[in-house]
Amino acid sequence: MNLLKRATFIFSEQPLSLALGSFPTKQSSLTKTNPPATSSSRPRRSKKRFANMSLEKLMEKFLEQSMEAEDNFYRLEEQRLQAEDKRREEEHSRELQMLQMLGQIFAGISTPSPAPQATPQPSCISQTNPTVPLTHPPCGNRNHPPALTEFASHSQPAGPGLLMEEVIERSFSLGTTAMDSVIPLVRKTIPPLTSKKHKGQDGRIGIIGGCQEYTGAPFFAAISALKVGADLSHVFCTKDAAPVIKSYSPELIVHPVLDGPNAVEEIEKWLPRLHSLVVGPGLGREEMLLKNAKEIIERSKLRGIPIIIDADGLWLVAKEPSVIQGYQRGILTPNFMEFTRLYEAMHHEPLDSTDHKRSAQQLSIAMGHLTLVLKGEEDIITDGKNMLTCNQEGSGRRCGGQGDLLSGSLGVFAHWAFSSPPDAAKGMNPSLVAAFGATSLTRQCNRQAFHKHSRSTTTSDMIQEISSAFKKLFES
Ligand SMILES: NC(=O)C1=CN([C@@H]2O[C@H](COP(=O)(O)OP(=O)(O)OC[C@H]3O[C@@H](n4cnc5c(N)ncnc54)[C@H](OP(=O)(O)O)[C@@H]3O)[C@@H](O)[C@H]2O)[C@@H](O)CC1
Ligand SMILES: Nc1ncnc2c1ncn2[C@@H]1O[C@H](COP(=O)(O)OP(=O)(O)OP(=O)(O)O)[C@@H](O)[C@H]1O
Repeated sequence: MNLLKRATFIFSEQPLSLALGSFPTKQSSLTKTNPPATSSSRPRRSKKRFANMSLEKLMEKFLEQSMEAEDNFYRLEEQRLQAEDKRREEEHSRELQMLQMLGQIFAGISTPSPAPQATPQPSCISQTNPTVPLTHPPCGNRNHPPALTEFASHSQPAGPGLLMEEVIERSFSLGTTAMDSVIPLVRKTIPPLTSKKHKGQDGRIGIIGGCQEYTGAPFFAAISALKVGADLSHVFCTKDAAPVIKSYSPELIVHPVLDGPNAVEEIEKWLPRLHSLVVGPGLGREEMLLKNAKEIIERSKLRGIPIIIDADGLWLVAKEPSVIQGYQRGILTPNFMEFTRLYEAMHHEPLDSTDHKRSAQQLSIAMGHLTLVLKGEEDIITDGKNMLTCNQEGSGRRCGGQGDLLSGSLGVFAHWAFSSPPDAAKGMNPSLVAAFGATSLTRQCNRQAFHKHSRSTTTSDMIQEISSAFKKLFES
């Protein structure tokens, strides 16, 4: 009761408005709306009334009242945490603004020094052509994503009055600028760990994938998301894949719905709670599963959810590019095989594999400036206007599942980047920042795991390294 009084007092000091839409809520506390009983409103219980009551009834009454008090307490706590969350977000945004101002002051008085060895050396080739402005989609508040029109852009071959060839030539002629290290930008998007947050606030990620043949891929993606720092990781898979995935880990929330009769509706129910979606790991290529995945993508776009498309999800995109074309919160993560398939589907001609950067940029532009991560010896990340390459040292070990680690991690980094204040990424497309975070982390995990296990390294070994690799890259 003391706690209840305290919570009531805090609440009365700060009147709050409720916005529970995307928060995980204790259903019982929200459906009951009875106000806490106060001394003036509570009916007086006479001794006679108690005397006439059976012990059972008394217990029932007592339980009812204590449940009410508990519900009220949770409701008030929920409101207090939301207010706290908002206050911290504002504080974080102010701090970032100050840091940025300081950065500008220092940039004016000092020359850049090379990035330290421990961090990856990104080659950041930025667009300087004034006719194609550096733009990125607006960053939404994590609870109130902007409307669809704010993300959708139509595929443009290049800037106004400019040949695509010219854009490519000019942007590549700038060469490598290590001073534009992207790691500090990634760091700025990582939410601070505080005791004031509740479960779910740092990320609720959904994976669409997992079928009879492939249960490892969705598991790798989902567990990597958790290890990177998401609070909850959901897997939406087929009925027969679910018990297998559940048996790998009790930490995952597994929904056996992807091949059910109401798959889309079942998954759509969860969309308001998800911060990002990874479509494709272990999805398979069965017509019905691809159709359901397509519909889920369409509905997620309407909500402005960042969508990472990998593996068999890219098979779907190669067949129907319009499913994601122009969606500025979409990120594609092809390996070279998947890239070739996509490129040839879009350009109707064989890929010229002599210049990967150029081809990646062409594909991104054709896809409506979607962010593309072409994985390989060096990872090429481009939105058609800017290009980063991640050369973080990995190893020669190419076991299956590394791409799943990458896409699961990217789900989290994308959520963080898009929900950060706009100045955190210093004007860079949040998708690029997120992709650089995920590729450098994956490669660092590969390197560390290889150091311990050499030829025996597996993706599970790499997942074990996420914690220390993350610390090394982003928290040291
Ligand atoms: N444990 C699990 O459950 C795992 C499940 N997984 C799941 O498997 C599903 C299918 O995915 P996928 O990548 O095997 O399919 P697909 O695109 O047909 O490629 C097949 C062919 O492409 C080639 N090839 C591949 N990479 C290349 C490259 N970089 N450069 C050049 N060529 C390359 C290669 O050809 P080969 O060398 O054999 O001639 C290969 O045979 C998908 O759902 C995925 O998530 C995986 O995540 C792994 C862990
Ligand atoms: N030749 C390479 N040298 C160094 N790193 C590489 C090389 N090829 C791929 N990688 C890294 O491995 C990770 C996964 O890329 P990969 O091409 O194996 O994906 P994938 O085929 O989609 O994986 P999956 O087996 O999960 O389907 C990426 O982070 C990429 O940077």
